[in-house]
Amino acid sequence: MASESFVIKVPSSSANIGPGFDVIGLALSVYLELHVTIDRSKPEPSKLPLNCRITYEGQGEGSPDISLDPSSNLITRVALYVLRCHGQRTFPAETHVHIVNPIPLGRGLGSSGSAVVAGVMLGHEVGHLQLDLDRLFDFCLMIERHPDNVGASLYGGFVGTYLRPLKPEDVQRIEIPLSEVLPAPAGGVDTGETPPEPPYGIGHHIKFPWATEIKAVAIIPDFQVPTHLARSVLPPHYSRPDVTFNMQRIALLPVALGTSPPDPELIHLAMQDKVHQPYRQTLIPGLGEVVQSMSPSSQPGFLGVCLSGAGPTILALATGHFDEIAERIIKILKAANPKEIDCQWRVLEPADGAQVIRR
Ligand SMILES: Nc1ncnc2c1ncn2[C@@H]1O[C@H](COP(=O)(O)OP(=O)(O)OP(=O)(O)O)[C@@H](O)[C@H]1O
Ligand SMILES: N[C@@H](CCO)C(=O)O
Repeated sequence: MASESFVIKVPSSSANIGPGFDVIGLALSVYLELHVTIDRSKPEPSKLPLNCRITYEGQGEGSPDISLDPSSNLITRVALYVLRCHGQRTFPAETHVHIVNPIPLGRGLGSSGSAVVAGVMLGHEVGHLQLDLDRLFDFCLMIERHPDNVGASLYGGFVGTYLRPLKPEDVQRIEIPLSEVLPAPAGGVDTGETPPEPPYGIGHHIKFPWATEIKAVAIIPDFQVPTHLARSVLPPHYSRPDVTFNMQRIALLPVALGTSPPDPELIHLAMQDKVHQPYRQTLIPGLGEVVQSMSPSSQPGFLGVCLSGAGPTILALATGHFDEIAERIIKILKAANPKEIDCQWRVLEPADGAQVIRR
């Protein structure tokens, strides 16, 4: 086949959905796309570094976060990791990856998870690797080590994810620093070593039903909260009452969000959290006030509200009155923020999982 072209389409995601920290994920209808063309007719060796050329449009365009160097860009580094685990050091022939990314970075809409899933699928497709989705999930988890965002973006829908108990040697493998998993960034030397393959069957998922009346209103502030920072403010240990509080609610959450017609009071209660949101309020001023002040009895259409992933995006679930809900939350966030902030908002739907569309 002289040349190939295909599109990899990966949904964004909102993780946790309140009490489901590192467990629950919801794929959402904003999509990262990779438009890939592979020209196998070009003479060897290619003049392109790693045989790959990146072009990019969308969120973060031109920022240091989004490198056009294939040895530095997160998506192509992940693809090279997958290829090198299968004996292929570079992209197989002149490959052009045009990235179209409407997912805001560092906002809690799973941009990094979508990028990791896209990179794993890119490596899989260009390397003709014939792996199943569950094996691709293992590769995703070697990079993004909490399963909720990547599980939702890979499989789609409203999912519960979990890691199986790993053997000690496998725990060691999954904790290998990213610098030893991903290829050396720009200027680094390709040591020729095969990177550590993921253990088999690290992560698992289960899809939950979703009541179609429920829409997701994402209120997206114009500042970033890096996930690693939002995880660093969490305590190492929790009290039994707080653990029980979250366990009671996470047990209700899938049923509450899958039951039609939705029960507003049940959903509002099921979305409460004591494991991550209380500690992240320092990073997202106004989060506490939003959670405390919004309720089904005080707002028509409103069901429940939570921090989307590690934030700062706020996710409100509702059956209507979306503009009123968004405006109320934006007003609270603006009043609570010492700095002048702006917020966009969008009504999103649950999305199907990652897919490859061959042209
Ligand atoms: N399309 C992309 N291409 C390359 N790098 C990306 C892309 N999307 C995200 N990233 C990398 O991921 C970082 C954002 O990841 P981070 O986990 O902090 O936030 P998030 O994934 O957007 O939100 P959350 O994890 O809370 O849902 C960006 O700063 C960038 O380094
Ligand atoms: N469960 C992760 C999701 C990050 O998007 C966290 O809250 O840190």
